[in-house]
Amino acid sequence: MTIERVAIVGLGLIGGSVGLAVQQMLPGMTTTGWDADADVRQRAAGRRLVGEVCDTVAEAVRGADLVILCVPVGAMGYAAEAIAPHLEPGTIVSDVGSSKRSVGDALAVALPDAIVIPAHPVAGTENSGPDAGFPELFRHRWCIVTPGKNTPPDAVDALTRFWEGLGATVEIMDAEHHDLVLAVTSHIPHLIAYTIVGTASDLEDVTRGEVIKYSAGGFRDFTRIAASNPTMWRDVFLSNRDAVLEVLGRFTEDLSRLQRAIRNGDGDTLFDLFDKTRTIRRSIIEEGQDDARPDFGRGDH
Ligand SMILES: NC(=O)c1ccc[n+]([C@@H]2O[C@H](COP(=O)([O-])OP(=O)(O)OC[C@H]3O[C@@H](n4cnc5c(N)ncnc54)[C@H](O)[C@@H]3O)[C@@H](O)[C@H]2O)c1
Ligand SMILES: O=C(O)C(=O)C[C@]1(C(=O)O)C=C[C@@H](O)C=C1
Repeated sequence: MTIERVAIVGLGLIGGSVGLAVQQMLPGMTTTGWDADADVRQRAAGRRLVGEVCDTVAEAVRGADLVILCVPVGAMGYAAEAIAPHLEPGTIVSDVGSSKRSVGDALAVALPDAIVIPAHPVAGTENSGPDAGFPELFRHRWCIVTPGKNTPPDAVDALTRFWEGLGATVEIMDAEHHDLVLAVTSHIPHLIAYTIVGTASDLEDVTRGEVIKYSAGGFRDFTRIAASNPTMWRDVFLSNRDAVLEVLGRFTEDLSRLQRAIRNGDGDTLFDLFDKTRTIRRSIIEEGQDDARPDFGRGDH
């Protein structure tokens, strides 16, 4: 199975980055694209995010071997319904959504005749929109692919080669496992960042601007994450509800334990945890796995 024509639906950070990366790294492929927002289409054409920005979704996906849906998770089902009547038989339809089980279900319902292979490039920034994308985004990053049990292996191979061509390392995973892992490594950290920045902002009345003025190091890092796209993250939490609630339950129990230790002056509990987490961080760096990038610290980046 060979992919020669790629259609991208949704031309924001991730769709735009895919378009730029394909044009730069897989120049034999043609790229078309469409976005529901006319201003985004205009800007995408100006930045040449894809070879051709089309006026309709039908034009964009006509004749495509691979369609990638790069819209917020909550819009995946609508985007899939919009492309369904215009696909050739045997077209691979994939996506880049940050949660996988609910997206996979929505795509399977809307696209019974397509080869649906959900995927998630674990790469991004706090920025969004058609000006945010760049072609190197996926280099030395993981792309997790979550095919169903009956997905044709040659289609999975073709999608794997596609993401490898953009510089990513592909990992095949069950969708439910993906959602639990990403709840721990991405979704809950974002929730914590949104919470602490919100709490600090509420405390501004008490501290009269000092929280922002003296914010350095730790808090500044939280504000970058908390500047992430509100639509995207609203949809992530609603779509990955079960896994997020499960991990959040564990997290709040652990937080309560620390709260109790502070109240009781129990320094040993605090020290033991901080010592353990420091060891974890050091072992990550020693393995050359800083930033969770495959091959990070060992290759050309
Ligand atoms: N931002 C990240 O860090 C990141 C990383 C990996 C995966 N993702 C996933 O990628 C997807 C896109 O995120 P993004 O950061 O590129 O968002 P973005 O806001 O930059 O772009 C999304 C685009 O989709 C368009 N859109 C919305 N509904 C549409 C529809 N029904 N049909 C066509 N276009 C539609 C919007 O107009 C917008 O231009 C999300 O599912 C997100 O979970 C994001
Ligand atoms: O680096 C960032 O800004 C990100 O938040 C990227 C990040 C992540 O949590 O790692 C965010 C959401 C995605 O689905 C994948 C990647």
